[in-house]
Amino acid sequence: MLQVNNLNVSLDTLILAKNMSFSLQPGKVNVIIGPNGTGKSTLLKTLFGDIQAKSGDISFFDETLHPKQLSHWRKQFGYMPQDIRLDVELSVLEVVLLGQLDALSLRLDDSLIEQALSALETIGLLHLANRSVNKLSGGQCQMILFAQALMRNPKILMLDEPVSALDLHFQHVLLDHLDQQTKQQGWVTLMVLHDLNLAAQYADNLLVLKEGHVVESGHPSDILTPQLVEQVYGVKAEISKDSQGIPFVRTIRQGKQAQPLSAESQQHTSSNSSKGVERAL
Ligand SMILES: Nc1ncnc2c1ncn2[C@@H]1O[C@H](COP(=O)(O)OP(=O)(O)OP(=O)(O)O)[C@@H](O)[C@H]1O
Repeated sequence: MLQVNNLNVSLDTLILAKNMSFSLQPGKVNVIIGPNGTGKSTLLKTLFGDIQAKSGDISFFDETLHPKQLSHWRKQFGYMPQDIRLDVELSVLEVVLLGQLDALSLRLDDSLIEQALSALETIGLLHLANRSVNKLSGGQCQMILFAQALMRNPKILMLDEPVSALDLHFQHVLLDHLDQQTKQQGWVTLMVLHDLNLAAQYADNLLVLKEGHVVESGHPSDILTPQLVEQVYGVKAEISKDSQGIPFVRTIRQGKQAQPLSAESQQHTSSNSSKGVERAL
């Protein structure tokens, strides 16, 4: 279990975690949602050891994150950052292989190449293996970085907005594979998403972040309410359940009020139609 206790994180004058505590269980997909700039990426970087907390503890089973033992700590992680640019003269296969940087030497082990090709095949992008990454589309780069994170055989997998550049098909390829592997391999998976409906579909546990606090956490069916959406985003929403009982969030356009009818159409509706009156209301 990944355990965070009384975490305090600041960047310059910004306080991004205030005595934050939570625990993440193996075999569960944990999804962080929250407003822009609230500190979601900062939290992932802190868990990875890129940003040092002011105080608090982060531990994974019996190991505690210590700034002097970062390399051992990070070996347990697959981490897919928000930035998906791949501006290097490397092939797709080479970039995926970099996920196993520690195991690489001058002579490439066949099993590593097979593992990288298999990661690409799993996500349906084997045909790109020999392409240069700096000629890929944004969505293709994002999928390649996902394959690279899988190559690490992680115990903890963190993904920062992993579907931001993906079309509907690849959103589901990535998230279905993530969900299946998290459960099969017992990974602790933690990802940031902005799309509340994808979060509701894929999260076993939702962590709602705002102003340095986890304001709510739990299964989406239990915690996603119009009140929560308005409290966190300042947006009104209706939430229904789909045929599988998964919450479906539909936001209501702000300032979209019925326009007053012209005198001509008012006459028309009052004399001829009650439907028109309903529409005007
Ligand atoms: N290195 C830094 N130094 C100072 N401030 C930073 C640094 N990195 C990020 N910030 C600030 O910290 C705040 C939180 O940033 P972060 O990227 O963690 O937010 P986020 O919740 O992931 O946002 P988004 O949803 O927009 O990606 C922002 O106000 C950002 O400007």
